[in-house]
Amino acid sequence: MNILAPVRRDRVLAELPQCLRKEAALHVRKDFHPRVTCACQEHRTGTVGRFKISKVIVVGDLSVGKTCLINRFCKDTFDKNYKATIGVDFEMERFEVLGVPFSLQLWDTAGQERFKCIASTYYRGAQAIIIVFNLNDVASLEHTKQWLADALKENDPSSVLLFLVGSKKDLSTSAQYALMEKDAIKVAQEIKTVQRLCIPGALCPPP
Ligand SMILES: Nc1nc2c(ncn2[C@@H]2O[C@H](COP(=O)(O)OP(=O)(O)OP(=O)(O)O)[C@@H](O)[C@H]2O)c(=O)[nH]1
Repeated sequence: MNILAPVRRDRVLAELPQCLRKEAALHVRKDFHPRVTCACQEHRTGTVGRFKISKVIVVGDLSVGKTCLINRFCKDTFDKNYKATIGVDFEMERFEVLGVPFSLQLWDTAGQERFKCIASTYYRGAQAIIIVFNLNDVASLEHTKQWLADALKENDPSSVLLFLVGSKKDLSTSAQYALMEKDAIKVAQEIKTVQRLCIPGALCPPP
């Protein structure tokens, strides 16, 4: 017998959550795609691709806060002690979207160079890529382009959803934050352009 706990209240979605800042958002859709709405209403979600389960990969430099981000989202916890992710880690989060059960697979990948090889074998088949950088470390923002290029080698750039996320805002002053945000918006715009062109290698040409 398979007894699952009820889906958490904040995981029941009847509408798309709105972005915090439009100019910083890579995706500004206001509502579900009409095909999704229609398929949910008619209980035929098998016809809208892999609607019942989606894979998200979280990539970025070491210690930028990928694990903390996932733990906050899934368990609402925060650990100030750093434990490097070895290879990959995995969380599953259950939702209900327009009345239909939906699961999000969250893949937490290692930022350390020596584990990159293992982690990258889990990049394939993602519906969303979250690239994380540290708001207090400009190099980590610069490196997001390489992380994205690597993740896009294993995925279809024309259909995967991309999110650029800055972490550790609590450690920056408002002046530092304002500067970093400007740079991050530029990178986000660059990412958008590259995705529109659908050229996986365009962000980081080979050396
Ligand atoms: N102050 C503060 N510390 C944070 C924040 N996010 C993460 N940290 C700290 O930064 C360190 C690294 O966080 P992790 O989430 O383990 O980083 P990671 O990107 O998963 O690291 P790797 O597994 O090595 O790739 C830990 O000591 C965290 O407590 C944040 O928003 N604010």
